[in-house]
Amino acid sequence: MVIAHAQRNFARAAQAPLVALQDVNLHCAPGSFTALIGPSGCGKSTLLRLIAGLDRPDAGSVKVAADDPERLQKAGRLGIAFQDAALLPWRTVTQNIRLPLDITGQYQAGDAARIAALVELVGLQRFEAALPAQLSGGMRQRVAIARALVTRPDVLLLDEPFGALDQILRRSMNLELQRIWLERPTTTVLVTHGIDEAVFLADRIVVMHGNPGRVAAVIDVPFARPRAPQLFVEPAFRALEEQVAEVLYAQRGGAHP
Ligand SMILES: Nc1ncnc2c1ncn2[C@@H]1O[C@H](COP(=O)(O)OP(=O)(O)OP(=O)(O)O)[C@@H](O)[C@H]1O
Repeated sequence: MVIAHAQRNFARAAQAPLVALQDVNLHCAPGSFTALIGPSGCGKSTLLRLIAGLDRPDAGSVKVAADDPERLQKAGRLGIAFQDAALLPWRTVTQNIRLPLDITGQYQAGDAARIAALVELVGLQRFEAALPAQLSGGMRQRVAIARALVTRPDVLLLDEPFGALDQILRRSMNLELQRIWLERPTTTVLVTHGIDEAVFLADRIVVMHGNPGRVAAVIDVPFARPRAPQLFVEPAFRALEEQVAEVLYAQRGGAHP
C-alpha cells in the first residue's frame, strides 16, 4: 500500500477549509502490521477512510496493491472493522459474518465451511446462532473482525476496534488479534489511542500530529512474534512506549504525564 503526498481538506462555512491531512506519505509492505496513533482529530480515521476507498484525497494518491482503493472496496478486497461493531441486530453471528458476501453477491454454498472456520478463528464456536444483543462487547468485536476477513481481503483496516472495551478485555483482545493475524497474515492498519496496544501489535507505529494532520514519526517495533503478555511489563517495551509518548506529546509542548 502506497500513500503519496495525500491531502484531504474539509469545507467549513465562512472559514478556510480544514486541512485534515497534509502531505501524508506512507508505505505499508504486504503482510505488515501498522498502527496509527495520534491525538483526537489529527486525521487518523480520515487516513483510514482514504485507504478503505470510502473517501478520496484532494491531492496526492492512495494505492492498495497498486490498485485504486475504491475499486478494491467494491470488490470486497478491503476488510474494515470500526469501534462500533455495527452488526445487524436481526442477523445471527454467522449471518453477520457472511454479510459482505451477500452484499457483493459473492456468497456460494461452499462458503459455509469457510465461515464456520472463521467463527472458530475468532473463538465464537457455540455462538453461531446468537444475535448481537446476546453477545458481550468483546464478542461483538470478534464478529466484526471475522466479517472483515470473510472476503479474504488484501488489507484489514481496524479503526479503534477495542476502544469501547475495558482495559482487561482490551488486553485479551490484543492477544486474540495477534493470534488471528498470525494464523491469517493480512496487511493490517490499526487506528488506536492505546500506546501499549500499538507497541504490542504493530511492526511499525505511525505517530500523527494534528492541525494540519500529518505524520510526525514512524517508529519500528523490533519484538519477535508471537509476543507474550509478559512483554507489556518488560523494560524494552516500556522504553518504546515512552519513545512513542514523547513524539505524541511533543506537539503539546514536550512534557507528558
Ligand atoms: N466528513 C467530514 N466533514 C468535515 N470535517 C471532517 C469530516 N471528517 C473529519 N472531519 C474533520 O477532520 C479532522 C480529522 O478527523 P478524523 O476523524 O480523521 O480524526 P481522528 O484522528 O480519527 O480523531 P479521533 O481520534 O477523535 O477519532 C477533524 O477536525 C474532523 O472534525
